[in-house]
Amino acid sequence: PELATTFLEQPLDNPLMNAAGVWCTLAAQLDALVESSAGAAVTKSCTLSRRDGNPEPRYRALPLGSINSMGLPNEGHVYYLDYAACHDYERKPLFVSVSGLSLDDNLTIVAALREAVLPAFLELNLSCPNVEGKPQPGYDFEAMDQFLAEVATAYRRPFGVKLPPYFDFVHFDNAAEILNRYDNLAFITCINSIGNGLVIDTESESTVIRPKDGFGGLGGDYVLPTALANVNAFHRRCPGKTIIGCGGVSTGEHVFQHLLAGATLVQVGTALHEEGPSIFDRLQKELRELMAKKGYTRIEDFRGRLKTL
Ligand SMILES: CC(C)(C)CCc1c(C(=O)O)[nH]c(=O)[nH]c1=O
Repeated sequence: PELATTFLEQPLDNPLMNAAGVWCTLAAQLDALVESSAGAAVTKSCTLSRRDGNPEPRYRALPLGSINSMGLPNEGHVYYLDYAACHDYERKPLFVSVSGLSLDDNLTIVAALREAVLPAFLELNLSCPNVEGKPQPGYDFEAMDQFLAEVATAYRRPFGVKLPPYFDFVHFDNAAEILNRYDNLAFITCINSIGNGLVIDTESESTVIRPKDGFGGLGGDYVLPTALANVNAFHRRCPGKTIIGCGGVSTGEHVFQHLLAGATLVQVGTALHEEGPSIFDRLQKELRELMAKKGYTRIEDFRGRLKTL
């Protein structure tokens, strides 16, 4: 079976890539992704200036996934623009994730990315911090609309957004209604980690990460059904947009399910953090085996064809 696919008219060897934040903060990590069999790569969400991020421990792997409160540690936007300027786009697409600390910072970074005139794809992280005392833009629809109006106008090129998970049909409807207003908003990545979970270590009777009293974003097995729901919800509501699935992927079967739910590309976070870039070989092998068993020769044979009862 063939895993080749296209994203915004670009050919990819396969639909797999890393999730922003995982194995992509430093050039050496990004190089390892470019060397790996991943079909594409995305950089760690960047801010205007370099950040150390939160005190450790700030990431913990668990039997069923992970919890993190990294605090946006990154090398600052220029580092990733430089990396994007040197990337070989013939080899595989590169996405640049942006998570400025304010709308103004986002506009400055987006303008710099536009000025660089690079074939990189912009993934705007809507879980980025916003005004104190207000929720992340992904959960504040007025702020989200304002961010997108200004970024879409400033960037003027095709871009995408990374969405937090939603759990209410009215939220799916309201978010999709906003996203559908922006013609150059070309793709939607669902989902970011499920926010502010709390993992407790029974033996020590303690939290397992230091920042935020142990509260942090959940990834891994914990989030697969929520990720699939968000992929399918926006696939149904935004027919003109391309969906990237992210969340809970650790096997070829999970990749198959994201594609069935309507994803065009599939990002891997927690499992990549634990297994390393060789995971992309395993996931492709498992996906091919599953497709062969089902008699599919190409991804378009089943992508987006989830049946309901
Ligand atoms: C949570 C924020 C720090 C506001 C954004 C960066 C981010 C982080 C992070 O850097 O802590 N972790 C995630 O799982 N998703 C994210 O989008």
